[in-house]
Amino acid sequence: MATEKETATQDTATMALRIRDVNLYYGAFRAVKGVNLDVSSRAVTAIIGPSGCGKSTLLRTINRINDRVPSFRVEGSVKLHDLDIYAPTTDVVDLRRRVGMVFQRPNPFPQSIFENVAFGPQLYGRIPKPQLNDLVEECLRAAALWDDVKDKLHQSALGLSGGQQQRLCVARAIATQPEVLLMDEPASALDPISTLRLEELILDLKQQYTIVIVTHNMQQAARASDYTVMMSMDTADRAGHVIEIGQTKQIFTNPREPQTEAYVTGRFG
Ligand SMILES: Nc1ncnc2c1ncn2[C@@H]1O[C@H](COP(=O)(O)OP(=O)(O)OP(=O)(O)O)[C@@H](O)[C@H]1O
Repeated sequence: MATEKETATQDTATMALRIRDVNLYYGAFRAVKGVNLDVSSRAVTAIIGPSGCGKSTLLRTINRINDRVPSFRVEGSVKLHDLDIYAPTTDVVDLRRRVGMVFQRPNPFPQSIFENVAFGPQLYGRIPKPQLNDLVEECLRAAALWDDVKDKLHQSALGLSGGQQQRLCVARAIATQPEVLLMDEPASALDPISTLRLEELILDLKQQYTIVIVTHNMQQAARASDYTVMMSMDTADRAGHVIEIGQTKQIFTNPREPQTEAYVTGRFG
């Protein structure tokens, strides 16, 4: 379990997310237990660990997307700066504007490239057309997609390649100017070249956004993240928990926990 000592490996002054004593349940099953985790602003934090240890469950807790699962329940505190994410007064629509998400499979809407990016900003308020055009261009440029699509903005997004579709999903996610970007195995459906392009994009985006990424790809975690959170499953109750948190370099070169070392070297998981 993460201790205060472990969370203090990151500079506490610049934390975007503070997760305290969190237990996550599906019905009676506790999928994740006892998580204490601070997530640094404008940095990439990777969550790694064997299948079923609760990485996605923890990630999806941050923007309350698991609210859609009726049996899901949270204990503990999850904060985005001063916002208590699970307070009854928290506006979930506003939370999801502040915490964007990119999923495992590219999932553009079956609409034009332009409409995919313009959708979110239009949902949150009327924007004059020239400003909307500028915003769409800015997001597509930030997602390293503008040059590929500038001449076909009004064609269907479904005509793009998988890698382009995933970059479009990043452009769509940043169009509402979120503070945090959650990525759940965002490269798992992409070829190696598209994967590297997405990783370069992640490194660019961290100048502006706090990024939390779940990945099974150890090289990706090592290349693209600043901090790594190692999760594992308890052998007794099968609940996932955090076993080590640290700077990615430390986790990959000098892990404190034998289980982390076994996992990052491919001997476990
Ligand atoms: N909607 C759900 N209802 C019930 N149980 C669920 C649900 N989603 C996940 N679980 C269970 O919670 C546990 C954690 O699942 P989760 O998907 O978070 O793990 P993970 O580490 O992301 O796995 P993977 O790496 O395979 O994607 C697993 O035992 C899983 O079966």
